[in-house]
Amino acid sequence: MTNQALIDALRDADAVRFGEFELSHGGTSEYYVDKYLFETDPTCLEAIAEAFAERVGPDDKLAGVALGAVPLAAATSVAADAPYVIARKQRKDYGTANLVEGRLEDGEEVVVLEDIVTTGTSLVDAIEALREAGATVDRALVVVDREEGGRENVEDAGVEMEALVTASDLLADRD
Ligand SMILES: O=P(O)(O)OC[C@H]1O[C@H](OP(=O)(O)OP(=O)(O)O)[C@H](O)[C@@H]1O
Ligand SMILES: O=C(O)c1cc(=O)[nH]c(=O)[nH]1
Repeated sequence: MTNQALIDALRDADAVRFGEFELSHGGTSEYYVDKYLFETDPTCLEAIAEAFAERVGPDDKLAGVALGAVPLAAATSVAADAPYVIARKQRKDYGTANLVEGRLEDGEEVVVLEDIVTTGTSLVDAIEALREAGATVDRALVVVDREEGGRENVEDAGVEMEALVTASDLLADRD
């Protein structure tokens, strides 16, 4: 699927909303990409998984940032035949109390998958959690870069970020 086809799929899933929305790490926005609309849509899920799978190697381990990127990591895991872990936002205070769920070996190369990047805070927190759990993290793949400074924050954390779609792409030529 081309970049334009993915943009069309996100729009067809009604994932691009206009109005006034509060954002996760402060501030408001006149638009919002409802990730749960595209992550529960099989056409979008398949397109994203294929695009991510083309960008990972056979020996990469994947990580999905909870909650939104977990279905993306699961679908990409199947498409790429690569295992994945889940980076939680918070530990549970029972059971294993892990911040990173799944099998992770010390020093293992992990490619982090994220749905939306605004400030990059959620992605950077996940990168730190993965590193604390022993992973080596140099790369992140994201669906939408809202181009609000997130990329710079992720790069400051020493991680190269590749986005399938930017906000400029997504909002261009809108009806
Ligand atoms: O780049 P940032 O400023 O961190 O914002 C983007 C984050 O916000 C959204 O998650 P949300 O906080 O809504 O959490 P959820 O995945 O648990 O629903 C989105 O999925 C990113 O993880
Ligand atoms: O920054 C956010 O919280 C955010 C922006 C957006 O477009 N979509 C989303 O799910 N979260």
